Amino acid sequence: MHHIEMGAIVKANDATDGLTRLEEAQRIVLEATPTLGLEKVSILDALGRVLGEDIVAERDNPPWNNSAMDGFAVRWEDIKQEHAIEKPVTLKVIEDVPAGKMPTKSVGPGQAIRIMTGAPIPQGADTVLKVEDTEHTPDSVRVFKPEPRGSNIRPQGEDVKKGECIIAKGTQIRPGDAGMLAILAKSFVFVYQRPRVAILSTGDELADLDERFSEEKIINSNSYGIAAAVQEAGGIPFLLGIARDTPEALKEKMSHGLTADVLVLSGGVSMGDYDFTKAVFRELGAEMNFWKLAIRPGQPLAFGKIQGKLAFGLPGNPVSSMVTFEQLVRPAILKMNGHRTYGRPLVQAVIQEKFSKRTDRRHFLRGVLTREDGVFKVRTTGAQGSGILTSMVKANCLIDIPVEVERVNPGDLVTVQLLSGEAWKTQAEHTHSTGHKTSCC
Ligand SMILES: Nc1nc2c(c(=O)[nH]1)N[C@H]1C(S)=C(S)[C@@H](COP(=O)(O)OP(=O)(O)OC[C@H]3O[C@@H](n4cnc5c(N)ncnc54)[C@H](O)[C@@H]3O)O[C@H]1N2
Ligand code: MOO
Repeated sequence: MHHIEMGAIVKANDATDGLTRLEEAQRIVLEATPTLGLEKVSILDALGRVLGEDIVAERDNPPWNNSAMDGFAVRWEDIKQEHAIEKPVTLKVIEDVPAGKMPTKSVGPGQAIRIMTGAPIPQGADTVLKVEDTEHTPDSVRVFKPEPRGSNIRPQGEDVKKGECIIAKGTQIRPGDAGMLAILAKSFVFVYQRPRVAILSTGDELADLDERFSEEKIINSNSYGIAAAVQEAGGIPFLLGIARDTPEALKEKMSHGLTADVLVLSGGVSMGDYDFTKAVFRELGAEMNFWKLAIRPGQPLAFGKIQGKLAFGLPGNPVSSMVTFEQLVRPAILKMNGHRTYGRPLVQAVIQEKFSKRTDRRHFLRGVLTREDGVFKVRTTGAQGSGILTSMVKANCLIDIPVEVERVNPGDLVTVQLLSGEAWKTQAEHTHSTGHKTSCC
């Protein structure tokens, strides 16, 4: 296993002449992207959202010393016998404190209070004995096992101390945080607003799912793939349908889309006779960046701010639209909804096959990452054409092959961007569960 050997296979000159590097495009997009304001939501609605305030504890948790075991609260002085089996101590049981009740008595010399897990420790007691280490009647308890002083007591504030910042602004709320918000009696919290993202597909060849469509039409799938990706990134998608290939139709639909925070178009950004995206962006007053990006798939891409809103013109090829969304739109949505980091988790993995390319573009291969004997391994999903959407269906990661790299060989270490949070499977499990290479449907 070794890192991709750069020396032998990297060309001396930057071969991306005329092409914009993805890193530069990402910088421009993120600089133009605002973080949205705050809104107040209930605990469960906060799940997955980014916290817009520091959560400071207004009381200790636990609020009082309490028992970690079902048993007897005692004074340690009373039970520190020399030989517990031969000389067990007998204490008088003066009260029974179930969870949810406060003790009313204090434990004096020779006394014990029966106590349940979570119940407050009575005055006078400093140690709890587990019920199974005793013999007991309703009125008395015989102690056969000495315990160190303080055993089985959970001290007040061991979890949370009043005045401490417990969950910091900028945290994405997970289930543990939701539980903590409840402990701290925060029924409602401030989170960052989610951007509304208008999605528009362009092209006379397209028909929507609910239309009758003839043989020359293809189904508008990009709107759904992009809408799902928006949702996954924490945005709120709404579909504007299809704009026909005229500047007027495009302009009208785009104007409607500008009521949202972000407008994402797909198609019509390349060199075709009916590719009007660029012109209409300009007409609507966009401060425009039209890029030929140094990536594959996803070379042609328009980005601009129109009337203060972010507008992206993604390439129409289905895989290209998804990959460019991943690299440029997703980070913008994450920034808008309050995230502080915008990338997918990265893993270094050993590639299982060879791949070669020119050194003018960074490639994002759709990959399957598995874990064998503690080592991450990755292979491509197969054919990588930008119209082959099954490459996204099969993928759980994108294999990132840098611009400068001309060739990777089996055994090389590559960086992959994780698309799925699923537990890692072995190759055999993956093949079995996805049906790839087996008969499925
Ligand atoms: N002369 C050139 N032609 C092309 C170039 C180029 O540089 N010079 N670039 C190629 C590359 S790379 C890409 S990517 C595409 C991008 O083109 P457009 O953004 O203009 O996309 P369209 O031409 O409208 O469509 C391309 C392809 O994708 C299908 N498509 C489009 N929209 C959808 C949708 N909503 N759902 C499903 N499929 C969609 C469309 O039918 C085409 O097959 O341009 C190359 N050409
Ligand atoms: O950039 Mo296109 O996306 O190569 O097919």
